[in-house]
Amino acid sequence: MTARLDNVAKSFGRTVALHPTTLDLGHGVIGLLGPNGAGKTTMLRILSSALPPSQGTVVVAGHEVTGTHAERTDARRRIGYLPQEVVFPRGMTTFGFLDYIAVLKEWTLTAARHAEVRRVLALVDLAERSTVKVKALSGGQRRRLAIAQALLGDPDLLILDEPTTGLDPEQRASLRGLLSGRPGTVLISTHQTEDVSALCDRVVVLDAGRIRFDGSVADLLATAVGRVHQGPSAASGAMQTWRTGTGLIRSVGGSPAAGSQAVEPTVEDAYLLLRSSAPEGATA
Ligand SMILES: Nc1ncnc2c1ncn2[C@@H]1O[C@H](COP(=O)(O)OP(=O)(O)OP(=O)(O)O)[C@@H](O)[C@H]1O
Repeated sequence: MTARLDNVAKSFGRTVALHPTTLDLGHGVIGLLGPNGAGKTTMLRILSSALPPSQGTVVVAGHEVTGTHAERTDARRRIGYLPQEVVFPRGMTTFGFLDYIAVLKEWTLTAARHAEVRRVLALVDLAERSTVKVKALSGGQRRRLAIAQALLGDPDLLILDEPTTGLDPEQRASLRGLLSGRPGTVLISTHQTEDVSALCDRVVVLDAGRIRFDGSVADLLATAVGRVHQGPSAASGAMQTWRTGTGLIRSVGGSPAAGSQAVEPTVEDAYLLLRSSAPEGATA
């Protein structure tokens, strides 16, 4: 097991962002889904050591993130973290930015550090842009540079907060290739349910600061089997309906109309159905 949250909770004043949560993260790619304000970023920031929890312990690669300064420093060396927004220092080149982050991560040997910077630049396909100023990069290239800084040092736990935002389809596919081949743990927060179906072994759904689902993608899909229909008219009481390109109406949930057929659900369908059955603040 790479990481564990044990009875971790976080409040900001009177807002409970995360209720007491226990979660073990083993090897593989884990998707974290949830609506705006569910507590995803809060959970990721706590795991990355960027934010102290109000209670509970966090252990990453055998080091207690919530422990002594020395333990936290050891844990940090094993963690790569892509925040939702990365602020780039002004005037730096692509290479210079990564080198600066590597220095902050206490890589003291220059030759080894530069080799590592070149390695991660190649991984995100930015080797050719290494001498370009960050401000001259496109939005997607900047996002890839932000991903590259999280990959420095080949961390055991890679935490990515909405990594595919701003990437074009080729870049998203190439990021999937990069992440699916990793040996350690990758935890990805995303609003893109296709990323979860394409990439994740496991999916955790957070809602109102509590875990609503934790299981395989197949288990999540199984919860929606027989609950998504397509037919000439909408299912009554459906939570979502829309006319597809074929002219048929696709309904998620509800009682199917005459002449409708059950269709294979997607992760998005299963997620929507799970959300619709979730009373706000329900216990995990
Ligand atoms: N620094 C903060 N100060 C006060 N409240 C905060 C802070 N950070 C988060 N919150 C609150 O905690 C709750 C969870 O926020 P969080 O950012 O973790 O959600 P999220 O699931 O990442 O949302 P999104 O999908 O919009 O990024 C929200 O109610 C939010 O307003």
